[in-house]
Amino acid sequence: MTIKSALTIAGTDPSGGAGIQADLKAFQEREVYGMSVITSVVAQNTLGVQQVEHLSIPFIEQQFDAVWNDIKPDAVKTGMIATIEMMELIAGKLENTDVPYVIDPVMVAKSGHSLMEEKSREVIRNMLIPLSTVVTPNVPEAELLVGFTIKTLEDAEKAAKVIVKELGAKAAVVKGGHLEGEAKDVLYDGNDYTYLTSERFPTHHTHGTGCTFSAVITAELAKGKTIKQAVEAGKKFITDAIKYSLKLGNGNGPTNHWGHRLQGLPNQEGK
Ligand SMILES: Nc1ncnc2c1ncn2[C@@H]1O[C@H](COP(=O)(O)OP(=O)(O)OP(=O)(O)O)[C@@H](O)[C@H]1O
Ligand SMILES: Cc1ncc(CO)c(N)n1
Repeated sequence: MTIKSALTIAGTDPSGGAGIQADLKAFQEREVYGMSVITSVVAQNTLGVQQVEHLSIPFIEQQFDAVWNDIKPDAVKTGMIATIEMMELIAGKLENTDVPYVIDPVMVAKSGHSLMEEKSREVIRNMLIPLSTVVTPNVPEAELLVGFTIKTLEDAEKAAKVIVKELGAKAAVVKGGHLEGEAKDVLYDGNDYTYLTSERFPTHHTHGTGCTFSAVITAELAKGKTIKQAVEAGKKFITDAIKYSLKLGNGNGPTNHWGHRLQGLPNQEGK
């Protein structure tokens, strides 16, 4: 069996539910060898973000080169990239590669703490999205990327299309976690829409859902799956991870990365 590898470039979550830690756990569950480049170290937990420290640009570059020049990944994702300088560095590193690239355009944590400088939005739009295979914004992130309000499924479809046709991504999934009703995500791949729907679980233990979803997509692309197959696998995985989410900590608990192994057991609704 050929070993496939995936790289996450992101911030950390010492409580293990989001960021680099969530990504590595997801890669492992999908049987892809996981690697990481840390952009910012974040003091956070299920209650929120307490403090952020950015690593220097030369040190982020050293980490990137250490991985890339030794074990070149089969797919890469970026999560929290807080500053313009970090984005410019990453764009420069990825612009001449053909490695599938997933962008989770992390802007604000669930707790409301900003994880990206506001002035960086322009740079993610202009420099990173044109390089990407898939972009996975939630509704507030998609609104900031496209500049209009998203309230309905039609708005989400329009936003996904703008991210592809105008901003230059190969595909975009606008996640419906923040909308009402079923948890319905919309994938646009330049030709067709695909809808990914699950029931909405009545839980507040959803810390790190976006990170885990995009990490699974990255792992599947590393294995050579199509964009549609990868996004469908991501949806299936995150649905089980939320269904069996973990009542850990004093705030919004993390998703359960082994949820897919608990099929058929009662979930933890109503916690
Ligand atoms: N309560 C829920 N029940 C079922 N699926 C959900 C629920 N909340 C979110 N999802 C799904 O989880 C995935 C991640 O979406 P979400 O909008 O929560 O991401 P996010 O806001 O980027 O997450 P985070 O910023 O915490 O990492 C999507 O597929 C979404 O439909
Ligand atoms: C490091 C990091 N990335 C992303 C998120 C979004 O959930 C978070 N809370 N922390």
